[in-house]
Amino acid sequence: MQNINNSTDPKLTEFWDYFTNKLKSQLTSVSYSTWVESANPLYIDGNNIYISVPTKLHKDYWERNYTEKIAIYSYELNGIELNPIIENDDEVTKKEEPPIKEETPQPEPTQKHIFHNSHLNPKYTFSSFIVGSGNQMAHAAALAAAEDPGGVYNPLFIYGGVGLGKTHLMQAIGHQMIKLDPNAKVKYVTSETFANDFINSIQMRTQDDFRQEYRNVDLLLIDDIQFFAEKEGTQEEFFHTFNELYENGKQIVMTSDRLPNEIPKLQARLVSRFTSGLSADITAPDLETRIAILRNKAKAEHLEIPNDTLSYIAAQIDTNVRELEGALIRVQAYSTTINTDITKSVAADALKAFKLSNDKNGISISKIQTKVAKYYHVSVQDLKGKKRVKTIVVPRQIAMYLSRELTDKSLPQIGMEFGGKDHTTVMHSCDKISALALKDDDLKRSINELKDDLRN
Ligand SMILES: Nc1ncnc2c1ncn2[C@@H]1O[C@H](COP(=O)(O)OP(=O)(O)OP(=O)(O)O)[C@@H](O)[C@H]1O
Repeated sequence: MQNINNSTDPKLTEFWDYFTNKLKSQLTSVSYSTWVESANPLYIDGNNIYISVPTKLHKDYWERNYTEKIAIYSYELNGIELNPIIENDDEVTKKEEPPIKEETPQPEPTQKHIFHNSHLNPKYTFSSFIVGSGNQMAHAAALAAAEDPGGVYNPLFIYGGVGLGKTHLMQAIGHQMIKLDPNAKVKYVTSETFANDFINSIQMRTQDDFRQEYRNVDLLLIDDIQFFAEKEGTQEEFFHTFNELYENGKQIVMTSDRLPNEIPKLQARLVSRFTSGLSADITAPDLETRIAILRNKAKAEHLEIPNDTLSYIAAQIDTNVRELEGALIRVQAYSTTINTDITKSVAADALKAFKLSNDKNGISISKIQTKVAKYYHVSVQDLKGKKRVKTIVVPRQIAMYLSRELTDKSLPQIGMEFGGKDHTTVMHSCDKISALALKDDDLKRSINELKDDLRN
């Protein structure tokens, strides 16, 4: 989707059409839509052309890759070399919502035989990834890394909450790289697989093979690197893998549910290496993005679902994309069972049960946080924060304990809702409160009062 260029300056329109047509013939469609269609020519003043782009990363990319092209093509068109002034939207005026791009699905690359080595999911490509405000920068960074592996965005560190598309985006880099260079060696593993492979190699005395396998690639994708926490030996080995790849100009991409410096017991030298390239976060999608994701998914599954129904489902599920997809599957299954088309009321019926099972007893973590904060006269922000004073620590631990008791959320999910805390912190809090409640009657009474209040 092209940003609307409101300009009435014919010189600007003429140049922009000429320039974008030139680029269209040189770029892949994903690159074109990410870098060019998201840009908006503002005006020409003297020899300067002002262009706005959505994020700082786009600005950086434009300055590095398109400045010269603008000069060349403007000279080619009318003998004047234009000089681009690139501004990202935040600098221009207060930002409109960034455009949501629904990309036309492209045929998958034909070099499928290469995928079995890289373990990439064929569905996780750039063309099936919907770009919205929460992931625009991470998407642009991922594409830039695929186009110029080992370049300025090395290593690339993508972080964010559960089910928001980190794995999808990371694997899209692999697909894109193979598409651009069918001989590229791409390796995708979770950090747990890396750790297991390493341990096995010690046991089987095949460390040379292990090193050969991990250090002889053009792109190494390591998913969920937070699981390196506290694994000393694996961290040591990864440090050497990382260095060798990095020094040879090979691209490294990692994902995590948090920033490197928040991963417990991650060696300082790894933290500094992981942050030496670019870190980009992904946040939960807004309503428009959720609708676009559902629309894309419905299309891929050949489902006929009216727009108002898609909007309804998207409005109901605002946690993460995995749950959103789960909701769509549920609605689809329900409509098949009762043998009717998918309508808003069918979706409402199907999701009622889903939401109930999702929010056991209709109690959500945010409801627990609100009640506990009120009960102990602290703020919800404090419960999610890091302050270590006793008046906040105890209510925080109680809120985590109640989240574990009264919802179906996993320890990592609860940790996320408490400002991205580690699952071991949640576990410790739950253990501590259960033990204390056994001997402290006041605490026991408070917990029961809170439980009653939450259930009513
Ligand atoms: N922007 C998006 N466009 C299309 N599909 C998406 C998008 N974001 C996420 N998805 C889909 O949502 C599902 C979950 O995404 P993914 O597994 O990449 O999340 P994640 O952030 O890696 O989760 P986790 O933290 O659990 O590892 C996948 O099916 C993925 O294709």
